[in-house]
Amino acid sequence: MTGPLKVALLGCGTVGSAVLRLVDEQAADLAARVGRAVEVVGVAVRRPDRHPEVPAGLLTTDAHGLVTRDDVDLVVEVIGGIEPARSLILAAIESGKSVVSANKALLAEDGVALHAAAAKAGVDLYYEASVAGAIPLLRPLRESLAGDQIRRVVGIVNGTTNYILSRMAETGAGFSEALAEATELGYAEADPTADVDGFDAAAKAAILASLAFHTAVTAADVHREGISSVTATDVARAAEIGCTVKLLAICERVAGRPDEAEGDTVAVRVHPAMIPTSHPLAAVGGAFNAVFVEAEAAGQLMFYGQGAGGEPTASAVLGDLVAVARNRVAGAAGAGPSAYAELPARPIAETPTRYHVSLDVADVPGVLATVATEFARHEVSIATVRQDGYGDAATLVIVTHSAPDAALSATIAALREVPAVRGVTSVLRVEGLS
Ligand SMILES: NC(=O)c1ccc[n+]([C@@H]2O[C@H](COP(=O)([O-])OP(=O)(O)OC[C@H]3O[C@@H](n4cnc5c(N)ncnc54)[C@H](O)[C@@H]3O)[C@@H](O)[C@H]2O)c1
Ligand SMILES: N[C@@H](CCO)C(=O)O
Ligand code: NA
Repeated sequence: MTGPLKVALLGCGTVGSAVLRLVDEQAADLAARVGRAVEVVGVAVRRPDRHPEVPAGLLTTDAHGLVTRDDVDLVVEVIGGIEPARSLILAAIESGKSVVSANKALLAEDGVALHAAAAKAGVDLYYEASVAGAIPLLRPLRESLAGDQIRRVVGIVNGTTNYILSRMAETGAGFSEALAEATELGYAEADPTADVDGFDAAAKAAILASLAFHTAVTAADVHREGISSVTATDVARAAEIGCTVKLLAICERVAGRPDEAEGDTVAVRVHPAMIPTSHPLAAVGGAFNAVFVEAEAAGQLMFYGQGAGGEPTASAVLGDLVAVARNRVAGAAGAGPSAYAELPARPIAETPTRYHVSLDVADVPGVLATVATEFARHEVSIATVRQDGYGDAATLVIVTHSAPDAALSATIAALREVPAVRGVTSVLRVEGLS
């Protein structure tokens, strides 16, 4: 065995501090698995006085100087955000270092340029921790399923929102109340925008879709809706039809119609949806993540586990670190992801979805026919209708068949104008119903 492979660690927060500790604790095993020792030789932080746990000789505020040091072989970026992470990763790649990152925001925004830089420099860029934390998901998509055709990837990829929705279902609480509890318990960050408004899940969806469909998909291609408008009524209505509400990331390959020139497209969306309680994703509670993959030959696969937290995320970072270190020992970089398919992004308006709609209506003759006419006028087929009458009012609960999302939203807008419809009390998309 020759000398150790030298690692620069960028950022020493929740994930970085766990990486540093695990590399130290598992030094002997890592050396045996890689074929050379792996040693952290520098840790870039903003405030060295805040890191008494890190040997002082390792700390530096000069991240750029650290990643371009001649003796550094591998760089782990766990700072997060776009800049300076992007410039640091590019500087590392251009000076011949392989990079491991947990940064979903950056990979979803600029993955193409980063991969191109890595390919040009002949180095690795791995980022298993960026999606669904500890759960092995990107490597299975990139390697194990490389011979199959993936049709669909559907998952719960944000723990914070899953915790909030789980609490709403368990306690009947509204969104604000459940968010306050999640913040108090440390699940939600002080600024929960990235989680609650779906930005975090959309970045992860873009990364998953890129790998699943061999196509460059960025966060801007993802239709994104968060959970702040999910109400206690939505959650109660879901329960009444045997469903639960989850924030889903859905990546689909939509077949082009044979009668049209259009070929296959990729539809990627993040939004709350009702799913049947019998669906495997319905059982994913609290801050856990789970992802369903449907492939032509493999059929259905499910990946489940801890999608966040220092140690679980560090496990994925260390897995990547071992992979890039092994490649370094072998003197070769691994193959990067391919984007040869170049499938166009399908707008949400043209993506087939199904809706659940609850309406308060006047219980007068003909109201059901009037409501049904609006669906028919927009070419939306109704799957089920339930009417509960009380006094001169009634509730209509409608679940549609699948139709272009624009037709469904136009139907809802039209229903709001129907005099007999006193209120549209709940509208959510539905997934996973047979
Ligand atoms: N925490 C999780 O559960 C989790 C899960 C999956 C992925 N991630 C990703 O891992 C990355 C890190 O997340 P985290 O939770 O550890 O964040 P964190 O905020 O706890 O840590 C980031 C650290 O980077 C430091 N930093 C910021 N700018 C810096 C700079 N210019 N130079 C050096 N250090 C700098 C900060 O001071 C902080 O200590 C992010 O990309 C995040 O999306 C986190
Ligand atoms: N904020 C993210 C962390 C993991 O990426 C979540 O709640 O899932
Ligand atoms: Na992962």
